Amino acid sequence: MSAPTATQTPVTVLTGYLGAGKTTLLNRILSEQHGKKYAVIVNEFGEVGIDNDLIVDADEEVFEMNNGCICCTVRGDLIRIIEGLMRRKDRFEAILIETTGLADPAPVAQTFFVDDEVRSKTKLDAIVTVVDAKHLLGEIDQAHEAQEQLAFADFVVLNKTDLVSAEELVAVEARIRRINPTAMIKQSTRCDVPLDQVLGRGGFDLDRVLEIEPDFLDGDHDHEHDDHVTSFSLVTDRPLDPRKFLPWVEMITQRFGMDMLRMKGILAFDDDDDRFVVQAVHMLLEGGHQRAWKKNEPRVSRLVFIGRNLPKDIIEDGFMKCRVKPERIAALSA
Ligand SMILES: Nc1nc2c(ncn2[C@@H]2O[C@H](COP(=O)(O)OP(=O)(O)OP(=O)(O)O)[C@@H](O)[C@H]2O)c(=O)[nH]1
Repeated sequence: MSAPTATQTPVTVLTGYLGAGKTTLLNRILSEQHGKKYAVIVNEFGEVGIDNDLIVDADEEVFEMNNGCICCTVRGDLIRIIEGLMRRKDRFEAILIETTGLADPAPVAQTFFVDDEVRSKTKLDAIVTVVDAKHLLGEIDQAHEAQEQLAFADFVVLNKTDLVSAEELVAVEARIRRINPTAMIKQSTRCDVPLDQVLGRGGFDLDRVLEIEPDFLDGDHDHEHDDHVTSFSLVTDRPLDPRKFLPWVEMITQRFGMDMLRMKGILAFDDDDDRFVVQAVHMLLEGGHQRAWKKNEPRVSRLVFIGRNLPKDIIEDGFMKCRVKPERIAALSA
């Protein structure tokens, strides 16, 4: 463990299973007045990018990596983005990487050690893993990625404590400790952790990682994904009727919630100048207006689903039925 040298830019990797609160933490970091400028790299699962739109409008530059999972494209895109960033490093002081909920953090961390150019210019500061206190115990045995994310954590944000009892919290914390005996664990609601404890920790401990994974530095890192988890997206440029959409989204969240690991979307409602955001983690659904549509922004509705055995045809059919009738659009534009 050592501090970055003057020429090395610190990098914090934010990880955690689907819907745990990574974007919530990222937004907190970007919104807080800490006087630091960050370059942000986000990677998401699914072909229609949503995360970038859920990140607060900060001055920070956000680089999206949507064409695959960060842990699989580690040799390619991530290295290229970081090398590109390093050529203009007068613009920021630190880098934040938000991985997908399905990423294994090991190959991401490995990039900062095995690529010479990246290694000389950056310094992995910490792997910060956000945990959903409500869903972790139900998921962890099936989700290999969630175990890896905890095993590699330097700092665990045990989030969503508002959704569980004190006893459940003790059980979740005990489970985390079984996987990772040394990481600092901080409980939180909406990731309200002291950011000075999360950032600039100088906490990434290569020796500890080599104990878990002795071949960590040996080139290609084998990792597995849960092949049963798939994603699909629904897109329409016809406005949605909120009186149809809202009951429908509640219905599918209840009906398919067990298998629905994550759903998120940005919607254009008929006769509404504000964007509407919906998000679900299993059966817990949240929605609300976000901000006004910008002047030349296409009013397109996008929904992304990530889950096991989700019936795309049924969901797509229901979604399309929530659109306003074409006659109504013709009447509006007449
Ligand atoms: N009740 C409750 N909800 C929370 C808390 N933190 C985040 N959420 C909600 O949980 C959902 C997921 O939060 P995100 O921050 O988007 O999670 P994420 O890990 O970035 O999600 P993915 O990138 O899709 O894996 C959102 O609807 C949040 O509003 C919390 O402490 N309590």
